[in-house]
Amino acid sequence: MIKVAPSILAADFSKLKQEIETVKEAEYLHLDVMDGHFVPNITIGPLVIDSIQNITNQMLDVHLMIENPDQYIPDFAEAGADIISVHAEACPHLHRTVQNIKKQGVKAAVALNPATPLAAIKHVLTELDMVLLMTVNPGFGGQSFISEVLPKIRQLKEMIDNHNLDIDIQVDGGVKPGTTAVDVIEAGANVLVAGSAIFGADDRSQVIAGLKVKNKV
Ligand SMILES: O=C(CO)[C@H](O)[C@H](O)COP(=O)(O)O
Ligand SMILES: [Fe+2]
Repeated sequence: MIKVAPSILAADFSKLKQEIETVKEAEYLHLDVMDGHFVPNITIGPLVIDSIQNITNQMLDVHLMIENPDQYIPDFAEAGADIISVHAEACPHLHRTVQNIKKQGVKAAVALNPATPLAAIKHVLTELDMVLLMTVNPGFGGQSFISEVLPKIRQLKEMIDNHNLDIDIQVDGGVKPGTTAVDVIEAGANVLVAGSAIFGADDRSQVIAGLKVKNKV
């Protein structure tokens, strides 16, 4: 089953509650946390996520693009995160960080930048609920999909299937219905993040449904 995770990065923050209501049929809500260090942009923190947890029943999928995530994992768990993704590039002791997430009773995921090989997560794969493969360099919404990541999605799907593991493959960045969404699904992804494609459209429900369609337009 394909799951959709609208990224609120592309929403109108002056009316965030109404914006979130327009995407309530999506399985997840994707929350991009940026610190101005790991990535050049600064976005939201636990305070905003805590407010969001009061207005939706969706799974809160928190994508941490921050340095030293261990320091903040308990805060994000308390704020209502259901899934926490940390970047392998920001975690010198990745196995320990994954355990820290799980200790909070939260699903654990590791994100990889387009240039980071799957070797970076091989030693923690059996511990993970999800792997997030970035198809743009993290930091901004609305960037172009990097199609060179497609073989990495295929390779990860193969690794997961070969070991009989139950791990979601999430893809984030430049995912659009009828084009890149079809490519990532074909490669093996089953959780699709989309920001500008969803919040840039008038009919968000149509885009959410369209992201799950396996034919090109
Ligand atoms: O993590 C992210 C950026 O670092 C966002 O989730 C991503 O960019 C989604 O936006 P879009 O669908 O517009 O590319
Ligand atoms: Fe993201």
